[in-house]
Amino acid sequence: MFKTLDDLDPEQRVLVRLDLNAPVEDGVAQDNRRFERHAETVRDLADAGHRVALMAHQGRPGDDDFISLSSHAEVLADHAGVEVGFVDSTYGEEAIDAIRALDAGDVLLLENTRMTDDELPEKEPEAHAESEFVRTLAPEFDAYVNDAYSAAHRAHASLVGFPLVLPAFAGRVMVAEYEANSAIATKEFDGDVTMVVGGTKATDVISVMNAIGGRVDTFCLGGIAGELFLRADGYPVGEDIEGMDLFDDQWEKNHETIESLLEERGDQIELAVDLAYEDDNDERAESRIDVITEKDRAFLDVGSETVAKYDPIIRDSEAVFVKGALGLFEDERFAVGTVGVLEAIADTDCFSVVGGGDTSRAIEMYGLSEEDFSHVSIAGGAYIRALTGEPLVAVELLKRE
Ligand SMILES: Nc1ncnc2c1ncn2[C@@H]1O[C@H](COP(=O)(O)OP(=O)(O)O)[C@@H](O)[C@H]1O
Ligand SMILES: O=C(OP(=O)(O)O)[C@H](O)COP(=O)(O)O
Repeated sequence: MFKTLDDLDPEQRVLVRLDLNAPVEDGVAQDNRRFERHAETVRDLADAGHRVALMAHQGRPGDDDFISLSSHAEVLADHAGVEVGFVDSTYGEEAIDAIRALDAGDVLLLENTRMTDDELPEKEPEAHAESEFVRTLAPEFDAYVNDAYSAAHRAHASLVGFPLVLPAFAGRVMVAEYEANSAIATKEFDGDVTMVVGGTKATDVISVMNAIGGRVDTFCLGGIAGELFLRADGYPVGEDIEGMDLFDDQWEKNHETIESLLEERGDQIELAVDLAYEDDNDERAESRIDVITEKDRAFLDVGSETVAKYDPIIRDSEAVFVKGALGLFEDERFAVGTVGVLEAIADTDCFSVVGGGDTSRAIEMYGLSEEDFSHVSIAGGAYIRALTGEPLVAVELLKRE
């Protein structure tokens, strides 16, 4: 399927694309799972004696988090356990000089690819391959490695231009992400497949149900999206109250689709039976949905009875995929749904994939072990595209040989 790092000839000059896009605080990149994961690819290449130049992006021009990658080099070096040099040029003279000065086992991070004019225009790969960026850098290398699965839905020069002009290989992250995230569409499971869907975007849930509804036995819903499904099922929730801007717009745009999904796939869709809110003492309280007569407060999590309803479904599953949180888990009082479901998954030996930048953060926040899941994705937009069977342009180019 892909050529991998294990297929590289010895002592190559390797140009590598990572996704180190990270939260930024006070102008400094904050450590996150992406650094830790990509460190394996970097370490393997350095240990094998290749000369390694890394490309990555941070933010978008005009945004506050559009910064230099100098702080990224330090965080990456800590994780990889090898020195990572940095040059504040992507393909200018300084960059070329630094690349030519690399010895076997050296690692150099080039400046933010999005600081060049050639990176961002969404163009066909063939047009990107003709850009000055690609034409200047490519002759300095023997091979191109793409490890940036989480950016692989973007047709940017560093992702789609180089694989047309250099022998292209998939990095460790690329291989692991591709295999796990495509499993729902490609792998045959002996038993039930369950998908836990929540989060804030009804359209994500709708796309997933439409694309892979035929391969999933049960959808367990929660979050803002779950509340909208409850509203479509006739309960007086899933609507905005004072100061809220989460539901009504999504309802207008999506309620007909949600209603028909409930009609067509009702026996596959499990909805919350209770919801949690903040009471007058700022404590978590719960209410069964069949006694709610009017929405007069924000619901911030599914309730304990819902967790008890979803728990055996998960335990009886052969595979469980998670997309989106069941509640506002960043607040400990409203983490019961998300953490309860994650604990049930961790407790079984089913094949399990947890994705979405926010949801997977709950794993470390609440002391769960990544090792209890088959795969924890570092992708957001690319993960949802994989779940809905949409090809990722930069992944497809790696498959071409
Ligand atoms: N009932 C809720 N009220 C407010 N926020 C919620 C609720 N349920 C889930 N969320 C929020 O949804 C976010 C995750 O949404 P989303 O971006 O769709 O998923 P992901 O980032 O996992 O792909 C979480 O940060 C969580 O706080
Ligand atoms: O962080 C990323 O994607 P994500 O927000 O979907 O996880 C990627 O680095 C892509 O970044 P972009 O959405 O600015 O093109």
